[in-house]
Amino acid sequence: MDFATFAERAESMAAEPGDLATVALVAETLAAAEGDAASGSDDLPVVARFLRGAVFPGWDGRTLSVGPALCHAALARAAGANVTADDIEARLAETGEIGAVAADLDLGGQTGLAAFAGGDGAGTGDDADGAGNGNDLTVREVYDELVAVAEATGDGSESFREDTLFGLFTRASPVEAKILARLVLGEMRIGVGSGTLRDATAEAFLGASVTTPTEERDEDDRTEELVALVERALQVTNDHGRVARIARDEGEEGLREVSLSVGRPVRSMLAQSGTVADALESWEEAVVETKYDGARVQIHYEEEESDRSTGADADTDDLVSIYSRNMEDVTAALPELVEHVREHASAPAILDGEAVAVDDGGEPLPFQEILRRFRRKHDVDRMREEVRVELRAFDCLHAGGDDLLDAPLVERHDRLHEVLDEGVSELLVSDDADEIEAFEAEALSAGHEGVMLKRPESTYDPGNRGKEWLKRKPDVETLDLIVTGAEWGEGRRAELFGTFEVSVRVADGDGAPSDGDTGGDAPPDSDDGNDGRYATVGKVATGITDEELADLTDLLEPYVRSESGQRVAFAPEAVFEVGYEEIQTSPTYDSGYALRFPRFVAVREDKAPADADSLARLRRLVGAADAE
Ligand SMILES: Nc1ncnc2c1ncn2[C@@H]1O[C@H](COP(=O)(O)OP(=O)(O)OP(=O)(O)O)[C@@H](O)[C@H]1O
Repeated sequence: MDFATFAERAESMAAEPGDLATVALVAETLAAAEGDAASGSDDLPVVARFLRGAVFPGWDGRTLSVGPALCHAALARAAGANVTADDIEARLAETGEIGAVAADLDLGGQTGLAAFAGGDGAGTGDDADGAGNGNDLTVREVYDELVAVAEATGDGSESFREDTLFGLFTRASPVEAKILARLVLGEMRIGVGSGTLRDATAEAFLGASVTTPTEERDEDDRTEELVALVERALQVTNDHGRVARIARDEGEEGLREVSLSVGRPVRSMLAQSGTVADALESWEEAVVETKYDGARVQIHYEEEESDRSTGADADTDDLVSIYSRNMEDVTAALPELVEHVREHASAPAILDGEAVAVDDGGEPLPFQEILRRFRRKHDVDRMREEVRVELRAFDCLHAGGDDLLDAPLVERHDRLHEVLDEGVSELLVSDDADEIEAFEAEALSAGHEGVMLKRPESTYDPGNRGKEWLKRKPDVETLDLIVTGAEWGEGRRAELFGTFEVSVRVADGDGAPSDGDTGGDAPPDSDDGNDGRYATVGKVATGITDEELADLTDLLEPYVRSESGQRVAFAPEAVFEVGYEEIQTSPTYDSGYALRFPRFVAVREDKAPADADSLARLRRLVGAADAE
């Protein structure tokens, strides 16, 4: 598919207010993607991911490593000698949207430069992109170049990335530049959520009638079943591209056979807040577990080939990978968990659990301590001496060749015990509120965060924050919010950011419930792509020491997107946990709400913007407080 065709289609999706009409446009675009799996040049997976604003599947750890500064520099170069990166930033401050800025630049005037910008297609093909330069970009070429950008390492990789983007922008028409800039910065914003893509896949390749109103469908219509089948395959694979391809080439049967694969992370199942009474009323009896105050880890374990053939004991060659709840590979930061699993696991497995920091006596340390270890790339050995980390595994998604997502929780926990003989959570199954409360009191006095209550028969629902798992912790009101802006400090703090503007995520489906959003609090999408919509909810200036301010300034400076006077806007990257006393309605912020007495608690290094709290959640919290 020409990239121009893709970009124009994406534009029409962005302009389409109707959900069903958007599904129809997406379905047409998927069906129009050329190639097939056999020829080795299949556009469909790439088109599917690009529509979600993602270059790689959700499970794939690769990222583009392109921040706003680099993208602006490439755009400025492609726009010619009269435009600087500062000009781009100034325009961005006016329009607030990189796509609009890119579309307004005269990149088509760079015909001469295109010849040495690496364009394979120079002088060939139709001039369908309207850029007037005879250099038609294809979706595949854009993808290949972005893969090269993601994989560049070492000296010179920064300039390689900029040159490659420059080459692409130089060949782009206005609409292509708009979509490309958004894609590169992860801000697609064309209204195609995970649910839209799922529905369109079912419509395009399985004959589902999503875009036909329910009352007009045949009696034996199977749309819901087909959509659920695609949803399940998405949960298992975490890859919209692969699922679209299987749906097209292998149909329903192929989708049914999709299975987990050790080494490819799956989205974590999440919990809602709830009480013991909620749990017992709904399920009669509950599984109760300690809520460990650490960082979520998903561990993939595979015995080394030679062990399998010789029956030798697990040894240091066994493959262990550890992923964060954002599916980032954090294996190198947690060597003692790797050693633990090598020593104690007895069959290939995918385990879910918490990495906790403990003192010398094995007692839990505060959450902040694990953050000093998690995702760390340098000084791992030194830090290992300072902060000890242990595994508390609480679930098992795959064991010894069996996928367990559809098995009941208690059975999965039994399998967990079978594959791992140490470091497994203790379960209490009880229908007695007093017994559960005694368990909770003990967990709290041992320094844990609270308890988890789970439905004993619950299946594992990746990425879902459903009602099957409830978290119960003492009433500390905090929200995880995206840092979208700041103001420089004054006087002694003039070189540091002083006040931080924080925002909630406007989930796909906020205000558009048909887009896969059942409860208003849409699960994070099955891809890395984020529509980039955020709404401010307050400013945080208290709770931060001078030392922390310096660290926060270092952390956030790379994300500066534009500056105007004292004010700075950030690319949505960092997540703060923010404490508050109350949520009020307020015209001051985009969300329509403001936090009373907001205070900084911690940087949530383990969370991405897609994991931050959503506007729908804020509304629910306000609703719940009003109802009290
Ligand atoms: N026994 C347990 N079972 C499931 N999750 C547990 C358990 N112990 C600790 N956890 C942690 O609790 C989290 C569940 O709460 P939730 O799904 O709301 O995630 P969260 O947003 O990180 O919540 P929080 O900030 O309260 O930890 C899990 O992601 C996991 O990291």
